[in-house]
Amino acid sequence: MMYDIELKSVSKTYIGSDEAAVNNINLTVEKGSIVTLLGPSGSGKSTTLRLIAGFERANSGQITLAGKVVSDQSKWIPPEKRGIGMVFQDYALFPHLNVFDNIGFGYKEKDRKQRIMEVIELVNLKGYEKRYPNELSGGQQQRVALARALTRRPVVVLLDEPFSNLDTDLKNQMRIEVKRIIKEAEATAVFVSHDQKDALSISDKIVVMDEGTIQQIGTPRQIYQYPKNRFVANFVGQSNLLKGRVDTEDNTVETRIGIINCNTIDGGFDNKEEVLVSIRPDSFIMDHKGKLKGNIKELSYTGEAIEVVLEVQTPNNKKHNLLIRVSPDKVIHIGEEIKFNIIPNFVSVIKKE
Ligand SMILES: Nc1ncnc2c1ncn2[C@@H]1O[C@H](COP(=O)(O)OP(=O)(O)OP(=O)(O)O)[C@@H](O)[C@H]1O
Repeated sequence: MMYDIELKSVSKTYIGSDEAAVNNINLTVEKGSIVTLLGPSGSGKSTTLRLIAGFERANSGQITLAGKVVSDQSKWIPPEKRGIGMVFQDYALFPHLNVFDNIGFGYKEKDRKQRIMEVIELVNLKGYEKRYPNELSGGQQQRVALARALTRRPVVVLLDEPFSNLDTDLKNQMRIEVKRIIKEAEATAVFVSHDQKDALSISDKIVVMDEGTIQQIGTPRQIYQYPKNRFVANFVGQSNLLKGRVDTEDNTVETRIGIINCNTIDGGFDNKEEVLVSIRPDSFIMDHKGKLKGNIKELSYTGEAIEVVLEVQTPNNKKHNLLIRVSPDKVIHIGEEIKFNIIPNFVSVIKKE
């Protein structure tokens, strides 16, 4: 496997701080792939990006870019010699330079004009060469920032919250566009984001971080369908968490609302161990012959779905609320009783701690 980025046991504690901003992380990024560091504020995403870029130095561990060690105990390559392109949250364009000169800033190779025109075409800004940043929309400014990062054919492009200044419509459009541009440029990219929608839609792999550590690495589908712990289940999307006892032979978990079927249960659980089962709201299906039933307590129509809070009666006469998502064509009312089944697609068994 070819990696463009490798972090081995990398830690960073800022001077004056007692806690590590990044604590012993291991990460590999395959050549040509897009990876997003996703996590809440303060989880260490930007620090990780800054360590890769060389704006900060790790206290321990090793960082390799395109097979070359750029940082360890004895070696240090400065940011400008690492072959990286950077896109900042506010794009950091030079207001007194036009699009052409912003993109070509600092690029003095022989093919200057040709290369700048190439990336201008790649980001779809032909005809805008002479405009100044204040004559551009937010999306166009972002294209300029991305073009500038790509001009030198960097090994790795690093993007720090690139969508956070865009409104929703533009954001949806730019996610697709930025992904196309990066793939077409055959670049390896690392995004930082706290927005799960950005991460799910743009990434080949997502790295979920919390408190300076990596909680889970996986494809968007793996992260959403099979969160590995409570943090990932709650931070990426929503989840119903139920305590239960696992049966590793039947692939089921016995919970207070009944026996839940799971697709497969990974090793690492003892039979009859107490666990948590995470059920995404998308894993419920209304069915008049369904084994489970509940009363609709709340409804919220989002256009794409109806989000329902369902009060389920447990076998020992207790009540348990579930969040479920129902197809928007269903006509349902508060107070109504519905029957349903749980499809095992979005059911994940996780450790209880
Ligand atoms: N220059 C600094 N000096 C001291 N502490 C810092 C510095 N930068 C970050 N930290 C601390 O390191 C931890 C990780 O911060 P970091 O900026 O990497 O998180 P983040 O996940 O990118 O957060 P955000 O989404 O808010 O940008 C936080 O506790 C933060 O307060």
